[in-house]
Amino acid sequence: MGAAALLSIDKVTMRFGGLTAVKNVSISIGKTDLVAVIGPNGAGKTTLFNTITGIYSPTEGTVTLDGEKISARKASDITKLGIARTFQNIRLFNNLSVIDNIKIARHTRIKYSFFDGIFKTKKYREEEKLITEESLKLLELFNLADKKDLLAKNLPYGAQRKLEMARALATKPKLLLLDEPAAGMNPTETKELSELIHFIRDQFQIAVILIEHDMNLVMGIAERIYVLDYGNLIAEGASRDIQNNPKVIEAYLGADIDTGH
Ligand SMILES: Nc1ncnc2c1ncn2[C@@H]1O[C@H](COP(=O)(O)OP(=O)(O)OP(=O)(O)O)[C@@H](O)[C@H]1O
Repeated sequence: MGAAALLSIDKVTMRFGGLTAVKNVSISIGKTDLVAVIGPNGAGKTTLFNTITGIYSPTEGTVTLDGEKISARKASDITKLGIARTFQNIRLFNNLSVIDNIKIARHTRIKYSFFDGIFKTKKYREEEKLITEESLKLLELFNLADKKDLLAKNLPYGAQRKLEMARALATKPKLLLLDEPAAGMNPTETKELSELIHFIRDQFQIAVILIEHDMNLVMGIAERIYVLDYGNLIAEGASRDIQNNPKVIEAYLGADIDTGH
């Protein structure tokens, strides 16, 4: 038997009224996997992320993290259990400083009690100090430490994307979900992003799943690619196999093509 999966998506279906956005999808992710989910617009990619993170509870099927069923849990519980994400449209706390964006996320892991917080006990002060130190370290890793006191909204776009990732990591996840991290980036920024994602996986020894339309990024980075089309998982495999898979080509072109030589 292989190593136990970190995340198991088991026969997950998500329906919205008459529309089935995800159909009977099963995916297994190992502890340090770096994989991508691709597919045409409306294929169900974001919905799949939403069923993993507890925004939706799947209509059918189960999601398991480290052997624990998470598919009926609240989104905040799932964050605590170890799944963090970024969004297609950046969602930072715009009017907070860069470091406060990180510290807020880090608070999902606090150990002091409500009482300690109210009365600012020694335990509270020590942990707050630790949180500030850890948040600064995280900003250093992302080359954002010199911008720690800027308001998040005043960062350039590429730096906002990095901050969103750093903030996700501050919750100390086992699994990081990135929803279109390269959206709006130029080729140079995309190349840096690709290096950053590798670095994150290696440094933090976590699993990463990304949804991405930029095929250069996907093909260059993902060890395995899953392809959704109209909610169905139509292919999974290494980038070369996916690129040559007639079902995938058809899904993208929306028409039959001649795969002969
Ligand atoms: N809350 C919802 N209520 C009703 N329909 C929804 C809901 N969320 C998603 N859908 C529908 O489910 C389908 C899949 O949408 P989803 O956003 O998951 O696709 P996607 O692959 O992420 O697309 P894109 O690449 O454009 O972001 C679409 O037809 C969408 O309109």
